[in-house]
Amino acid sequence: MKTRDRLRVSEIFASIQGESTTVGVPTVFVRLTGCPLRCHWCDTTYAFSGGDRLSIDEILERVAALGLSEVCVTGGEPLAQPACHELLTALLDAGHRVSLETSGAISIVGLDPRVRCVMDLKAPGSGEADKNLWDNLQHLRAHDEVKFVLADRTDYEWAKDVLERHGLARRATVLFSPVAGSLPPALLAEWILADRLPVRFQLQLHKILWGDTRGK
Ligand SMILES: C[S@@+](CC[C@H](N)C(=O)[O-])C[C@H]1O[C@@H](n2cnc3c(N)ncnc32)[C@H](O)[C@@H]1O
Ligand SMILES: Nc1nc2[nH]cc(C(=O)O)c2c(=O)[nH]1
Ligand code: SF4
Ligand SMILES: [Mg+2]
Repeated sequence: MKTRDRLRVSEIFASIQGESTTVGVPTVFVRLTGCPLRCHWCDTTYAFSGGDRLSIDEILERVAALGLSEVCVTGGEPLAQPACHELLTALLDAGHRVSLETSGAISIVGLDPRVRCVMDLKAPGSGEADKNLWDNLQHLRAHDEVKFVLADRTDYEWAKDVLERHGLARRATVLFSPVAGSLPPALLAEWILADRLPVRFQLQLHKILWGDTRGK
């Protein structure tokens, strides 16, 4: 696909997928610049600004050079750049399997149906819970995932309530993850077990492997 649209890109790199249901799979990450949110615990603040303006063809070339079929488009907040939709479709048309990491704050209406959307609903501890766009839940597809990144017990109780009120576990895969360095992972695991929650516990595998190293 030839296009005049350009996107601001922070980095493109190959790593082991550290989050979501494809955890462990060698994946190319396309990290788009910019985010309208400011989660207190965000581990990617360097992607709020800077980066290079690349055409979709240039992004496709850089992704192809890394030689992997799995691609994760993330950020920053990737959907903050409207041309992200065109990028996702171009990656899929090129034969890639594509996931999108997005906050729940921007509409997913119009998202290419082939994209696996990993939607991160923001709990109170992020400081950004008022940005959640609840209408997005109506547009989830069965292959999508909803993630809760939890800082403490208050966040956990909030996520449990959202899970029940919206019947989320019946509609998508639900992931519960601790905020790195804040909520002890084993504590979250015990809470999930005690409540018999139909969710998937996850840890950021890349941080276990490489700590906070950028581009991993
Ligand atoms: C950096 S964000 C980019 C995509 C999008 N803006 C979002 O928030 O989903 C990617 C993922 O990293 C998670 N994340 C960021 N900082 C984290 C931390 N300190 N501990 C655990 N997960 C974190 C986010 O919650 C999100 O699921
Ligand atoms: N290895 C690795 N896996 C990831 N999965 C989601 C990431 C993200 O920042 O969105 C991420 C990341 O930054 N690194
Ligand atoms: S929405 Fe994502 S990129 Fe933006 S501040 Fe929150 S975690 Fe960071
Ligand atoms: Mg990350």
